[in-house]
Amino acid sequence: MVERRKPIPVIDAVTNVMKHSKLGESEIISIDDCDNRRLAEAIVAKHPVPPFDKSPYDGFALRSIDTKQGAIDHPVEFEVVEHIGAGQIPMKTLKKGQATRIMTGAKIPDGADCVAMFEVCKVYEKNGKNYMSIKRKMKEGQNIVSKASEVAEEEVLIEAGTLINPGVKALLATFGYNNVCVAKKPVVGIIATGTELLDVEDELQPGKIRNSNAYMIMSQIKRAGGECIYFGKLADEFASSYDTILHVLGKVDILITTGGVSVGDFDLMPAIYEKLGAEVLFNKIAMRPGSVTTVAVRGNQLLFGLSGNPSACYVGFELFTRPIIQHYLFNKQPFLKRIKATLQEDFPKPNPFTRFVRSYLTYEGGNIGVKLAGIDKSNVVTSLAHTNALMVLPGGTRGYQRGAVVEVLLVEDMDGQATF
Ligand SMILES: Nc1nc2c(c(=O)[nH]1)N[C@H]1C(S)=C(S)[C@@H](COP(=O)(O)OP(=O)(O)OC[C@H]3O[C@@H](n4cnc5c(N)ncnc54)[C@H](O)[C@@H]3O)O[C@H]1N2
Ligand code: MOO
Ligand SMILES: [Mg+2]
Repeated sequence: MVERRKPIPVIDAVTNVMKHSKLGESEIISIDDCDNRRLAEAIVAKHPVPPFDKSPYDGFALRSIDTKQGAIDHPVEFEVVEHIGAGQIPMKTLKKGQATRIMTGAKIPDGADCVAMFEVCKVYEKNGKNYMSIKRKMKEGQNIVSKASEVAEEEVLIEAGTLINPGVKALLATFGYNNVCVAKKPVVGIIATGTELLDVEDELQPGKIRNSNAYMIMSQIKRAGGECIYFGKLADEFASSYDTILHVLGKVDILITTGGVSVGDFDLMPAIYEKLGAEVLFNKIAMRPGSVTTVAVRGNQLLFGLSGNPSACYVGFELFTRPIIQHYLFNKQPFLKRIKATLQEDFPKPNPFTRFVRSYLTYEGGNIGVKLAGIDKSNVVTSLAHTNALMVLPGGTRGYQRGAVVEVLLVEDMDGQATF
């Protein structure tokens, strides 16, 4: 008699896996190499921004009080006593009736409290000296970017766990982080199992298929922020598979296998887990696809036995492995972001189990819509290429009509959310 497995709810499976999640370590790398890594420590403002009062325009720095009499028919005159560009230090303190010719980004001279743009000033020479005049009143503080107006010293700007995007990188550079403390990537091993598998470069042979799962999963690992090591494919042969898996476990933080987790005669993973002494957390989930997704723990290592069916394999990774990697990388929001979208077509299938439909989002007319990415079958590979979301259709429902509002998980969003 074949083993009967009792399916557990998806949320229980996720909760159970996350009980075994752990934080990774940190490492210091050059700012040049930190794109798309996650910060292991917060970015703190090491100084105020801007660090000095500065001019936002090319113009003249002066004392606003001296423009009190300025009017359209009454220009007020200033002697231009200094000329500074960005990066230069003003040496003169402005006195009554004096101005400094100043460029964008330059430090405001002492005594000045406003900047008049070139466009509102007249410039001329008199007796070999430089002058300017202005036919308007200026206000104190006008056109001055004050020291610390953007950021105060010691302000915490970005939390640990944040993905380093171009803006974060600009902050790192602003505060002199030439070495950046980032989360170390977990090393995730990948093994594809199946006697039917060919390598990518192989010609197709009768009864065989090319191994697509390993390449797909390597890509998913990279998207999730992990480092992958591909250990090749294994024929469905117990002794050699066991030996390889045991050996590989010594080289990785997390191990993913694909295939061989169901109840078939050549599905060897259950027996391999047993011989490894790994505790199987679950091997049947009330979901489609990916119901046979199996997760086992051995010491401090998680072993993800993903289904051989490509769509099931994809979904199993996104729901269970990805949050483990994200948590390892200090992301406080390790789960896929869940939003609502309007179904753009009928989905008449009843759902005895919760269904994660490979979908893609549309953004038309200000509305978020969701369409099927292709054939909704566990053994399908083509729909995955169009997938940017997983539509979540709860178990016990009888199909959905176009126009229904449904929940979707965003697989290409990198912020995530705190709960599943
Ligand atoms: N009697 C039962 N049969 C099956 C059950 C069940 O409950 N009772 N569950 C079905 C479900 S659901 C799934 S999902 C699959 C899971 O199968 P396995 O995880 O054991 O995977 P395999 O048997 O090794 O392969 C399944 C399928 O996937 C293809 N495959 C495998 N590896 C790859 C790869 N690397 N790249 C591309 N395609 C791959 C393989 O050729 C098979 O067609 O079991 C059902 N059966
Ligand atoms: O559990 Mo399977 O992945 O639905 O076809
Ligand atoms: Mg099988």
